[in-house]
Amino acid sequence: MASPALISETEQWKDLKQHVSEIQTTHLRDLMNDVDRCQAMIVEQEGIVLDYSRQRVTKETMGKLFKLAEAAHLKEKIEKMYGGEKINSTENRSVLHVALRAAREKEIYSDGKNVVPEVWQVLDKIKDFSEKVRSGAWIGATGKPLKDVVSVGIGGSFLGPLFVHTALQTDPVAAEYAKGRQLRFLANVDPVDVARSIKDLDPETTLVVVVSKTFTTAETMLNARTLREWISSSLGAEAVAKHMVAVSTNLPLVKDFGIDPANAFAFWDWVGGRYSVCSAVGVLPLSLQYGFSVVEKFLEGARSIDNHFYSAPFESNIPVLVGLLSVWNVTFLGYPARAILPYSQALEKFAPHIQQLSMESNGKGVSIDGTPLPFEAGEIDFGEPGTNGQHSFYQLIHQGRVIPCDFIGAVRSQQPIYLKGEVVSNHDELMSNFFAQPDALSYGKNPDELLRDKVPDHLVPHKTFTGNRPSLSLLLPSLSAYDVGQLLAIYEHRIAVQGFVWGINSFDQWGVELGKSLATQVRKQLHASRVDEKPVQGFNFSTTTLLSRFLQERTPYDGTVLPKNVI
Ligand SMILES: O=P(O)(O)OC[C@H]1O[C@H](O)[C@H](O)[C@@H](O)[C@@H]1O
Repeated sequence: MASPALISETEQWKDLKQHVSEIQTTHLRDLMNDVDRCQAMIVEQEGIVLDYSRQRVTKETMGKLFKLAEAAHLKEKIEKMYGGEKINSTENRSVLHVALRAAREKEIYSDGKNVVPEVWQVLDKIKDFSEKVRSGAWIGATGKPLKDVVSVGIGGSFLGPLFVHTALQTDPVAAEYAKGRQLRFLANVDPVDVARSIKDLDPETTLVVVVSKTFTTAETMLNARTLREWISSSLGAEAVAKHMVAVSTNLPLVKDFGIDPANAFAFWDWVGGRYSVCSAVGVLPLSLQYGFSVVEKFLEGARSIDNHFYSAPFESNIPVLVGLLSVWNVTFLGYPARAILPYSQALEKFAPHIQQLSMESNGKGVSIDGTPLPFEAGEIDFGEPGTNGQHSFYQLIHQGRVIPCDFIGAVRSQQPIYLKGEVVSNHDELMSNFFAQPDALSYGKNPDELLRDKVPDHLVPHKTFTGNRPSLSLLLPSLSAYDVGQLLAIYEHRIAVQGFVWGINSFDQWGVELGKSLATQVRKQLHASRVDEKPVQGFNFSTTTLLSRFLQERTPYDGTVLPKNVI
């Protein structure tokens, strides 16, 4: 495929650039009057409705975006990903998270080898192990069943599983399976997070799952050693075998840590950390909490979107559509941020997961072959569930900066409530806002309307809403494990689409390395100063000043200290 080094050099890109000025003359208020246009911008897939009519696009814009996708060889890039080609070129790795949720009989190859049997081998092992733990067949060192799980991991080994756990905990089916059990996460190396994660837990009835792709991440390894100490100081060193298991691609290091390799759950270097929730990273802790059958539904949901993404024409392909719209918003209209606004408390941890997925994947400054990008790629993702966000940062979204919004809602609530005599049920109250906000953003309210409403002259500028603020709405049938899997896969693929079009590598993350290596120097200094009273040296003036100030507080390193409230 002979293509220019940068997508921005193509005719299709230049055409879209020119088209921006045409869009600048439109207002969503007018675009929304065109019913034909709106009809063309509502797409349905297995009960999921995507409405992108409130994006600042015309049918013509969409045509041009599809042409851009062609120029970027989007279809071929998707096929290469599914075909196991090493599209993560800076790490020489395939990108095969779709294989993690493939049907048992499917064949997906990496390095000439069908990886699906290995995937199912691990899934079967998780099913077997989680059933043993849940049924009490696997018991702790003192003979008690393990009813609580602490999953230790950070970044991709934390955020996805946390999102799914949070989404499932109020789903009636999943909640039934989770009765009497707790799943907690320990991510931050802050000792406060250790204290919180084990508060009121008893080592006798707790299973610790250490989750780390590399098994070298400083935070995770210190937290794992801390919980190993928490277990062995109370139950003896031999208890670790019954109370600690691991998920990693680095099985030799798991063994060195002292975890029986028989209790290690593998995954592979073709799974990126932030794309790993469907591997043992998420499937093990979630199966321990909810049972494998619930988690399997989540995998099936993701698989349904994998199939849709692979085969649907771009015009009705949800991940492609939302990905192209983000490219349009970020790079052509110049909106640097995106708000993720789920109208569901169950999706409370969705935005934090998307932050890593999107910003670590697409926060890049060079193209896949290393050429500096002459345009902005990636976006700043943030969000909160509605309606909480409405009482917080929506002011800025309505009258301040323009931030394209994703409104996500569900037709059915996980936990319906209706009070006799109330105007609407509680879910309908919530969803009234889901339907109202996108129109408020797109239509706005102009001075004429305000004057008709008898708003005093001096308040008119303050009460004016310019409107013309883009959003899209994603309405899911419900938030069962299956739907949650679909939602995850829509965003995973959307982010890949953006990266494919921008021509960057969405699957490496070199930008996290520099800070880590500087922390190594600081760690050495802190040790030298605390243990050998060595002065601070080798740092710039500012860092030396702060480090010296920090070291004034004497914290002797003599003897193990664990959080007070849990010993
Ligand atoms: O799973 P681990 O190897 O412990 O990595 C945990 C996380 O840390 C790294 O620094 C990366 O930024 C993340 O992509 C990764 O998910």
